[in-house]
Amino acid sequence: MANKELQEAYKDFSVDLDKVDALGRLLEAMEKGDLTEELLEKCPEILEAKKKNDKLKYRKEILEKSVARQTAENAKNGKTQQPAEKKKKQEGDKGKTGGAAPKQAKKYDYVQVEDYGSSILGRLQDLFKTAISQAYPRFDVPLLLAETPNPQFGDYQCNSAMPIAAKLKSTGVNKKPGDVGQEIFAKLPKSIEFIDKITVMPAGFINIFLNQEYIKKQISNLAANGIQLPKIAKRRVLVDFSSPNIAKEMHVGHLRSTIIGDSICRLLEAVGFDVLRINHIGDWGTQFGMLIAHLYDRFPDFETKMPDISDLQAFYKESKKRFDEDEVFKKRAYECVVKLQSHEKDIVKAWTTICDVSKKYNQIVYNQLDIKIKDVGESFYQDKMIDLVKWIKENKPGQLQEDEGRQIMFPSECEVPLTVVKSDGGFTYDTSDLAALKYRIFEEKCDWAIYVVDAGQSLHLETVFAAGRDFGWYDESVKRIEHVAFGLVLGEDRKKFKTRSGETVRLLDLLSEGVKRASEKLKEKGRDQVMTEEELNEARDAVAFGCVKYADLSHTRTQDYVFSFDRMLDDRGNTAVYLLYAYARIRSIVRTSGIQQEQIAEYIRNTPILPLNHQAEMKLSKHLLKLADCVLQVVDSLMLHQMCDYVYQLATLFHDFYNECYVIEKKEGEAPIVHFHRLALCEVTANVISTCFKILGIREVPKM
Ligand SMILES: NC(=[NH2+])NCCC[C@H](N)C(=O)O
Repeated sequence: MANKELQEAYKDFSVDLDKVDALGRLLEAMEKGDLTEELLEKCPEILEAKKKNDKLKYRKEILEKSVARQTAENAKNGKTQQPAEKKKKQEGDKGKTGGAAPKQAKKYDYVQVEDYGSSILGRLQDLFKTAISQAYPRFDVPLLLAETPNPQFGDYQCNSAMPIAAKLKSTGVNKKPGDVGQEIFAKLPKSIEFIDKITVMPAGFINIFLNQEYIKKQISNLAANGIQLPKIAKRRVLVDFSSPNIAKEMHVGHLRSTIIGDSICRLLEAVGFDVLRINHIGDWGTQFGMLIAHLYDRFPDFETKMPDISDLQAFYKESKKRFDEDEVFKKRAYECVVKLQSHEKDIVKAWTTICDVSKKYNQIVYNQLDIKIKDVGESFYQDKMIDLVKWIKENKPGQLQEDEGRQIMFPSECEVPLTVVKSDGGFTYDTSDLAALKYRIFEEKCDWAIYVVDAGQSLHLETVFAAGRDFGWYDESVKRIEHVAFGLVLGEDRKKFKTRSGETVRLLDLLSEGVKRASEKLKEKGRDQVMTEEELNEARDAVAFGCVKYADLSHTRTQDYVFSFDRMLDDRGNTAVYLLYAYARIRSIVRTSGIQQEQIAEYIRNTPILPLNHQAEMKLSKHLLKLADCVLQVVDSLMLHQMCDYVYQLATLFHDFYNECYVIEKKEGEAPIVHFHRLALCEVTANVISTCFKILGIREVPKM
């Protein structure tokens, strides 16, 4: 052999030898459990598998945490959770109250379902409630019905027999839970179209196995007719959210209120409610005196030229400083308040100018986050507060008490009073909220009012609601007036979210940072190589704003949450980025299949029962049908993380299905086989995700 050939052969041989060596070491390392980066690099398949495994582990962890959280919540309070009682938060001269709050009103069956849509759980609940009340008419026990953790025991499980047996025992009747279970079972209709079989365990568990043909039919129905959400008796709902204060920067607390409130509106609109989106902005109060006086000095030409105040926070601080240090200025500020209250034209113009500057800034944030909201701020209630005080004095004599010149009231069960009139005759935050409540009930005629406000104001709101009940304004069995509380936003140091220098973080800066990071993330993934500039910008914004919203919504609302861009942009976890990718991928499966939409539609029209026979298809299908359950649950609890968990789990189940089942099957030298029913399943999945995105306020993008 020529020398050169020999060298070549040796090279090949030595490469192989290297591989053998690496494999040997790899095997050894695997046995010991210590795989090094260098070894993994030599075996790309293993590296891939390891990456996949890491991702799955990560997802498993998130799902486990979420299950644990859900179980703990359910165990604590049945289905609903009361807002965490937080310490009082004093703010300015607004007199938000402190002390013990009245008992929270008990939630009642407010949501009347007219049509369950695809909800199986809802139907089961109805069936079992009826059966139990027929079998045990004297007992009012809560229905225990849940998904079964182990498929061996069916899909759902009714666990009411045990508490009923215990109740019977306390009345001297000894009956085994198993027998109670049989008696409930006997009262159920003999055949139920969506149930295959029901078994009663000796310990009393009633296991329900769903009929798979029914599920296939339902999925075909969703594919043919689109997603149908449950129908609930129409209500008029007012959602008070966002509600920043003029001249003080809108902060992360208001961001939470904005995101949660908007999503609640979207949800209630989706089930057909009549929703009033109200911004109860803090645009009234004595602080306007100093702001107006300062405006005259700093921007004397404000009447003809919109002042260029880029930093309202600084403007507020400047005027406050002058107010505290300069007696002459202070006097002028007071005069401005008096003139404002008597509607002097120039002063009103100054006030409007300040409000406009502030609203212009807020509007940028709202535009970025796709928020629609109507301003009905505190100033709207000026004359209504005067009327209110008159009304109380005439209709509820004795309710107002004199206290060092102030007029206060103690609603029933409240330890802390509301200040209705200040000693100088002015009104407070309490007064405007009382006037707003009255207006909302009698003028807006709403059936349900939802106040999306931080948990720190729980006491203030509960006291206002208690006053409304004392006044006979509303009956809790007919109207639902509630505080939907949320926790604080924390920085990664777990302290209150602030800039490094300890200032309030400006929302616009925060969102721009999100846009920058989202853009980097997409570049890092090489998306700029495959997308047009327009597509890339669209994806960037969807990621940036979607991730901020989703991070907020996916945390249990009542708890504090840590704001972290790194975490919210992690594409492996329960984040908007992950879901946006999943969504775009599903859409692209159909788009790149080479099959026309019309062909799929025709297939669906002709297939009333999709052949969803693979286990992964069935699992995915069952979860798809649970969208209706999820919506009903969230309408009741207003806990949006439940919907985030739902959609995240849907994306992972889709992932499993896609790994296990070919949608288009390609074999060497043969024409590809198109599994039409799987394409249909992809469509339904994408449509369900899209429905969830709409409710969560996440912009969907077809390409990522
Ligand atoms: N009706 C209400 N009190 N709504 C909430 C208003 C929130 C208030 N402007 C604040 O920033 O603290």
